[in-house]
Amino acid sequence: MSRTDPQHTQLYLDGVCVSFDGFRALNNLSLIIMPGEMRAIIGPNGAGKTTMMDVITGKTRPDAGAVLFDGDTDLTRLDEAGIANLGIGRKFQKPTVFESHTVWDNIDLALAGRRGPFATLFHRDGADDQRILEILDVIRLSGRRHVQAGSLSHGQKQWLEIGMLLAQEPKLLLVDEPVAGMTDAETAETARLLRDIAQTRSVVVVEHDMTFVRDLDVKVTVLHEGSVLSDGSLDHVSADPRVIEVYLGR
Ligand SMILES: Nc1ncnc2c1ncn2[C@@H]1O[C@H](COP(=O)(O)OP(=O)(O)OP(=O)(O)O)[C@@H](O)[C@H]1O
Repeated sequence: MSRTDPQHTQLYLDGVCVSFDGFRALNNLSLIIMPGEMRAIIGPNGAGKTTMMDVITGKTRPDAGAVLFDGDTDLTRLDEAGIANLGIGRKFQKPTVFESHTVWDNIDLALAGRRGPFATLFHRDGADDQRILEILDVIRLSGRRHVQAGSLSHGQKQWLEIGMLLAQEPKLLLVDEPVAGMTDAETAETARLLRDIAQTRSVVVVEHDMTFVRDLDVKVTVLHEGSVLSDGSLDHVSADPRVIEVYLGR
């Protein structure tokens, strides 16, 4: 029986196990994200962070455990496309934007992807332009809308790709190490940007950069050996001797 009622949760993982050739990458992992919550996930290399994202997005099937979205949708029964369509967006570490298209067109193409090819041909209205403007504002690229994506800085490309995911209107956004390779200023701005986004949807951020995690100012979950070692505020987990031993103190 489950320890917590999944009703009203955005994402509900309970007792999730994943093994690769007998090695337990996830070991009885339980985690709950509420609607509109942002959570930071930290932990040493090999802790299972990527595997957790793979389970949520349907790339990896768990051997055991519950993975529920919106309280009652069983994600373990859906494929990756079905899960994306439910409203789960995933930002991988490396930015993938259409470099030879403008910033504006990148967002426009992502919106078109949401509508499907038929709608793209026969439907175009001011609401799309309005949504693109809103997204550009959120991702701090309003002033760069007419430049080619290829000429953006690394950090701006990351923001653009986040904007392309926002065009899909995800209820849950999974973001993998967004600030790796960013300047300090871009890193600080990314924390503000994600906080803005989390006002209207749930966000799960995997990150190693502790300055950035502090700026996010959200609950932190520490993974270790495939399960939750500690969670709470960054100050709380930073003072946890087990966290210091396996991660922060090294
Ligand atoms: N497809 C796979 N086959 C075999 N082992 C795997 C596979 N995927 C992951 N693992 C192993 O599972 C463990 C968890 O890996 P995972 O990538 O989830 O960790 P992580 O917390 O994301 O680490 P990092 O911070 O380095 O990205 C690691 O020991 C990894 O080697």
